Amino acid sequence: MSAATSELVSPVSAGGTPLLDVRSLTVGFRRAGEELTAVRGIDFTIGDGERVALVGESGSGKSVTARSIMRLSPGAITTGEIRLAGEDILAMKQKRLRQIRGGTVAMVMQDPLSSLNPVRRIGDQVAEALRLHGRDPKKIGAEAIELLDRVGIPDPANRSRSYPHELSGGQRQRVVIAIALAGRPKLLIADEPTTALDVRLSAQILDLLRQISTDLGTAVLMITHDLGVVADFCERTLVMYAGRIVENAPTAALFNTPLHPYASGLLSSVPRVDEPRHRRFASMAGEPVRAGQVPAGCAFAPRCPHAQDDCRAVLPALAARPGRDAGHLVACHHPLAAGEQLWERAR
Ligand SMILES: Nc1ncnc2c1ncn2[C@@H]1O[C@H](COP(=O)(O)OP(=O)(O)OP(=O)(O)O)[C@@H](O)[C@H]1O
Repeated sequence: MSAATSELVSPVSAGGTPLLDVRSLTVGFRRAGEELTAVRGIDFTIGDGERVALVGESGSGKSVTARSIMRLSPGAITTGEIRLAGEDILAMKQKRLRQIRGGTVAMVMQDPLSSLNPVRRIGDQVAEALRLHGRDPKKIGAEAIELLDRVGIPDPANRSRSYPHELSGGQRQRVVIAIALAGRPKLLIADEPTTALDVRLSAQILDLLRQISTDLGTAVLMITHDLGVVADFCERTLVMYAGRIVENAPTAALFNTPLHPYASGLLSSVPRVDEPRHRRFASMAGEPVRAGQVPAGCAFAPRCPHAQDDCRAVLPALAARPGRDAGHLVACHHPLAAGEQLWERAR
């Protein structure tokens, strides 16, 4: 994506650059002597305070992308450019990287139990995070309680003495969010933060993240399989397929007029009977591409009802379309016309 394009698709900070600027990011792994490319040259930006969804089938490269922003993919061979608040993440020394992690950018994972230490009181874990971020040691105790209060832990002074197993799943996720906020991050990466929770708790955690994002101006990159979460929470959505971003659009535009056949298929999903508020992504005909076996041209072509010869030969670039919103980018030689229904809606 050109600099001009990236400025069109995301709000920029006062300095004129986006908070996060990812260019030509490619991430590979060596497995059994073979190189497997999980992320294949992606470009995107996130502006200050912007809430962005990253969606796509399992294995499409969402988590690898998110972890790369924190340089947390062990064994990964990463090329391209990741600039966060103007700093080059891939060239960064370990010391600075440790400051950035939890400082400029923090992560909230799906399973709060795996993020918390089971044998330490939650107040101590929040205090430890504050200490790591250089807060005044005399004020840390009070600040930890304030943070627990801010994320909605009731009676935080008493609750701070609890161990993780004494809290409900929703409260544990609130503690994880408190720890993530300790370094006052500009960007919060949330990897399926509500998947392990029931509908009511999931809605509460989403409300909390929205409140944080609004009050503190924190940008959020949210990985999710839940269409309700995307629609409710995210202003912009990035759709990934086989390691590439195939559509990058304001969420409302994506839901109303998806341009990529794959994105359109993803959106043809059903409300789940047991979880009416949740709409999971539908599965489409054909097999997802396996990393390492990506065909030439558009990786979706073998499953795509729109595919023509050029799709199988030439990789489509992610670009705006004439007559469309300049912030609605698609990587497709034959995007859908407005209102075109490609997939039967699942029942
Ligand atoms: N450490 C690793 N070593 C080797 N391959 C990896 C590693 N991490 C991820 N991969 C591979 O990279 C590809 C993308 O994985 P990733 O976890 O990003 O998918 P995802 O879109 O987040 O899927 P899900 O929705 O299931 O979490 C997969 O083929 C996965 O097996």
